Amino acid sequence: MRTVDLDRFRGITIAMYSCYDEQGEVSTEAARMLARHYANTGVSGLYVGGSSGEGMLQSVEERKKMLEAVIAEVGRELTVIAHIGAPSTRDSVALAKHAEEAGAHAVSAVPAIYYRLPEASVEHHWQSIVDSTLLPFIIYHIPQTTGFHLSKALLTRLIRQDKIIGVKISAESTFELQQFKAAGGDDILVLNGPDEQYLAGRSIGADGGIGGTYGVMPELFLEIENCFQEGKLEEAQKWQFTVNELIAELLTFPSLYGACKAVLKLRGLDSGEPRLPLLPVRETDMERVRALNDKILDCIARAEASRK
Ligand SMILES: CC(=O)N[C@@H]([C@@H](O)[C@H](O)[C@H](O)CO)[C@@H](O)CC(=O)C(=O)O
Repeated sequence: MRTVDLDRFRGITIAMYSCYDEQGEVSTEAARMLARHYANTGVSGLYVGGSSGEGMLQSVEERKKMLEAVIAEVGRELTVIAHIGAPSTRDSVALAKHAEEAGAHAVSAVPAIYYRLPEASVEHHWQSIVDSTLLPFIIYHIPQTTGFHLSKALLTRLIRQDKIIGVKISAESTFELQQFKAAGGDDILVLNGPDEQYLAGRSIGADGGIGGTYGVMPELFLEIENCFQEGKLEEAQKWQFTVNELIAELLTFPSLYGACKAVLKLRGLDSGEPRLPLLPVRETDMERVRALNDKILDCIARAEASRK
């Protein structure tokens, strides 16, 4: 039995985009504004500094600044998970300690990236992070970007520790998700990563989800979750299909985060452009972004109307 309350990590957690000013510097004002907007949508939490949050493209100081702004704005209302994974164990540990001081509710990390590491290195890396704070730790499994494949044996070993409460699985195999859940049962959290498979993930054992496209349509993911909880599986599937059409369109732009940020900007939520090498939306694509934003807003309005 865990001493950590797992319930606060269930539900819909937005993998939040980082916020920059016109010069491309981290903007704490914009970060607070966006975090406030999300707090008003009814989501459970925010995942700061992950893939959507461009943590890997920022300095340690910038990552600290972004996290502090989010916690200052919504740390009492939402669950804030700090992604503190960095290429080196040293930076990851420094960020984890900072996250604890800043008031994050948990830390999470990918394996150390760039070098092709044996399992023993990754285990040591994660263990060093876990030992550096009292915070719960969520493994971030995203083999398509890190090249590291988390084995069931390593997961099983790690989750024996009280502080290691679960895994965020961005791998696309729902079988793997189910196998991880089977390894840990009710005692761990398995959080769905691929937004296109939110319902599939939930149906096969995920306890909730953390996703990047939630940031432009949290209301639709909340609707899928509500329908799922109410046992209205056909409705849930209908909303998942709707969401998937929107994701498919978002993925046609030079960068997903550039497209998401451009959509938010049209709604008055300016978080700046993504950091290079992630490309912003081209001027010539803005007409398509406007049409897509209208479509998303229309779907959100329909989802809200269906609740009345
Ligand atoms: C590979 C990848 O980036 N996956 C994303 C998804 O949210 C993804 O953007 C979405 O499913 C669209 O493909 C998340 O799992 C990543 C995430 O939560 C994060 O930003 O840390």
